[in-house]
Amino acid sequence: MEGDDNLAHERNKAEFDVNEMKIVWAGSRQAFEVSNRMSRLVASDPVFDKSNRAVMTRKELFKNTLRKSAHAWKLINELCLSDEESTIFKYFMDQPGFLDLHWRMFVPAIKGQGTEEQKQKWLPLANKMQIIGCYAQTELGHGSNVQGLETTATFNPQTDQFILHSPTQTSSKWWPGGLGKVSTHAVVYARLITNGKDHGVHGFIVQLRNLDDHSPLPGITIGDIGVKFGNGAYNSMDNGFLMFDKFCIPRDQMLMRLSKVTREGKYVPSDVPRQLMYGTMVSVRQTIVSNASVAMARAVCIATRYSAVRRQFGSQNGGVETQVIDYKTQQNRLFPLLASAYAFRFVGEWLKWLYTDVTQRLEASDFATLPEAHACTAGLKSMTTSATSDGIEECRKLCGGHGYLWCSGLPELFAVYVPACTYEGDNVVLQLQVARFLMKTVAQLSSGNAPAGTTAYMGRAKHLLQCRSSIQKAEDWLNPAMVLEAFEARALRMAVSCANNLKKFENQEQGFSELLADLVEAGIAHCQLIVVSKFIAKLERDIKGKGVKNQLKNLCYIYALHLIHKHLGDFLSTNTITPEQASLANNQLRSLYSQLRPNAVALVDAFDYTDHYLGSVLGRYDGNVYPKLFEEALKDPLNDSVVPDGYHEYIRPFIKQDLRSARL
Ligand SMILES: CCCCCCCCCCCCCCCCCC(=O)SCCNC(=O)CCNC(=O)[C@H](O)C(C)(C)COP(=O)(O)OP(=O)(O)OC[C@H]1O[C@@H](n2cnc3c(N)ncnc32)[C@H](O)[C@@H]1OP(=O)(O)O
Ligand SMILES: Cc1cc2nc3c(=O)[nH]c(=O)nc-3n(C[C@H](O)[C@H](O)[C@H](O)COP(=O)(O)OP(=O)(O)OC[C@H]3O[C@@H](n4cnc5c(N)ncnc54)[C@H](O)[C@@H]3O)c2cc1C
Repeated sequence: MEGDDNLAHERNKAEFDVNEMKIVWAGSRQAFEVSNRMSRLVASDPVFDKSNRAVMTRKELFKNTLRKSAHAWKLINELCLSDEESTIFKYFMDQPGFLDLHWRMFVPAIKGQGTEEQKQKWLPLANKMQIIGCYAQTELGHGSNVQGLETTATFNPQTDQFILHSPTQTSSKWWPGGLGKVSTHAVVYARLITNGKDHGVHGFIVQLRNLDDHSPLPGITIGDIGVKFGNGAYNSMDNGFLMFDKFCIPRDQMLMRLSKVTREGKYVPSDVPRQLMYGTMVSVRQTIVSNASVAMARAVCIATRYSAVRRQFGSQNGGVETQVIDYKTQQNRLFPLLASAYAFRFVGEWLKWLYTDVTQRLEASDFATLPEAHACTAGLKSMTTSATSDGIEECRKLCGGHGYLWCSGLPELFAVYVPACTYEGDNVVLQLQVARFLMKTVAQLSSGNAPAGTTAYMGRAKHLLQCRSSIQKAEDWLNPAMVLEAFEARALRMAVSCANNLKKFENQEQGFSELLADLVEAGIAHCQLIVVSKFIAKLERDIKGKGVKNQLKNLCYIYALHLIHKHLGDFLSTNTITPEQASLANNQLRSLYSQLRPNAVALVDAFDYTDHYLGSVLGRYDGNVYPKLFEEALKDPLNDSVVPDGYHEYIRPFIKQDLRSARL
């Protein structure tokens, strides 16, 4: 059977309405329509071709990224794309570059931390891209520890300016994307010093380059930090370094929505939580969760289609071999990833709602839900990006040898994606923020304050600490209340166990340090509970389309039950479930795999990815893998000549003179 026949056959087997599922995936009919239109707009434009990224030099790749960005900006203006459309358009360009940092961090930092006057001055320039900005926070010596940053901004009352200075080599800004070669401006984080007093880290708008010839302004040393992981991949981004040598900026370029410095140099601290300064990071972490679902879906789409095309073993009487997707081992590795893509999609939707809600509350000076918003964005960013990085690599292995080819799309996707575990906060550091939040919540349980939001389940501690799961047969694992209770009991018991162990230390901080590894596990258990509970909540909504809800149910329980299998140690050691109940969960999981099997290809079609966006020979919509693998191979520059460069110098001398005319 040819690849295209394989996939056509698979599509015919689907038991649900794929078009309706596309709308569920996109979030709404309107969102689907925008995403569909933008992805095709990008795919049809030759400027956005991605096929030769692996063989470009760094300079070619960088220049081509500039070209794509300029072209995208031109189209966005010519076609009068809305903010929503242009964001999605840039996403489908699939090209890391300075635009990401300008729109995702520089503009939001000014919006979130600037005064009205600052917004009026800077946003029109930034919105028209008459200035290009980046987010310069991390330094060579400090990234995770934001309070440990060393760059100083010392107020000089004589000139009404701040003097920005990098006192040590480790204080050099190091990593900001878009900084190395493109940005004209940056939001720079530095220690504010007035009247000899250090007031901690604050944000400043700083011009870096001359707007006429792009040269760095006097007092500024700037450059690119060098080649990063993977061919092509994130090397299109000019992550940069930056040093200040007593560089002066006007006082009104300190972002002063929160705290202020007066003309006399008096520091007026913020009357709202200082953590609002971290708002840009919270906003980006929230979008990273939605991006995790997209990246996971992309890898899973490639691996699923290829697994349906690829055949190995099992031929009877010279007939066709078995599609590798029919092996239970393949299903056991692939289907939980497919379920994770959907799970992250729905938790991403919910997190967007939470973020919008907290933003509205903050505007009304209600800070009550800020700790939860921080814990959820940090924890879910950490949990979903770690799972997605691992998932992309698993998808590569699921595609066997061909998955290792660049044209499978998976190596580049992995190389571009994997720093998501580090940027916007190292995943372990972020999970420890969740753990801190959980420890505080547990400590307050006895005070009578009922926990709210995602920790509301902790209010039922009495029950959850003692209950025994009532699962008796495999089908009980499809009961939402029973599944939720298992996840809640496990999460609570792990958090309470950490809290009890902490009490054994006289010094809480020392205890926290000793228990870091357990605390991270407790944070992950809490985040997994959030994802499972939001998926279950999604099922309770009105979902249209023949068979769509049924597919989502299968995916939801595959997601939950595979987590139980993967973290069985937690569930057993906390006595949440018994070994027998674990075994029933496995039986149910196998049955769900069988139910999902005929729908697998249609479920990845529902992502509505173009071949351009997938960038994968193995994941092509038509399944025409083998001829296209050949085509790709023949395009490689090494195949430009039959005899390679270097033959005469380095290969021919190996071969003995008297053998050269022989044919052995
Ligand atoms: C194939 C091609 C594909 C192409 C695709 C193209 C797409 C490409 C996509 C790429 C685009 C993405 C670009 C991303 C760029 C990355 C940019 C960065 O990394 S930028 C750099 C990112 N850098 C990082 O992320 C640095 C990570 N580090 C940090 O965020 C902080 O240092 C910290 C949180 C770890 C500690 O902070 P510290 O101040 O020491 O705090 P303490 O621990 O002492 O806790 C004190 C209190 O504060 C509370 N609180 C804390 N945070 C928040 C918050 N946000 N809010 C509210 N509250 C918060 C905390 O709960 C506690 O409360 P309580 O208990 O007192 O009640
Ligand atoms: C591709 C990419 C793009 C980036 N873009 C930007 C940008 O645009 N702007 C910007 O300002 N920054 C940017 N960064 C920097 C990024 O935000 C930091 O690298 C990140 O916050 C991690 O900090 P770090 O490098 O200091 O890691 P470190 O903190 O040095 O981490 C090293 C190790 O120590 C562990 N560790 C650290 N602290 C603790 C702790 N308290 N407890 C337990 N373990 C700990 C970590 O888990 C990790 O394993 C980017 C980074 C990358 C890779």
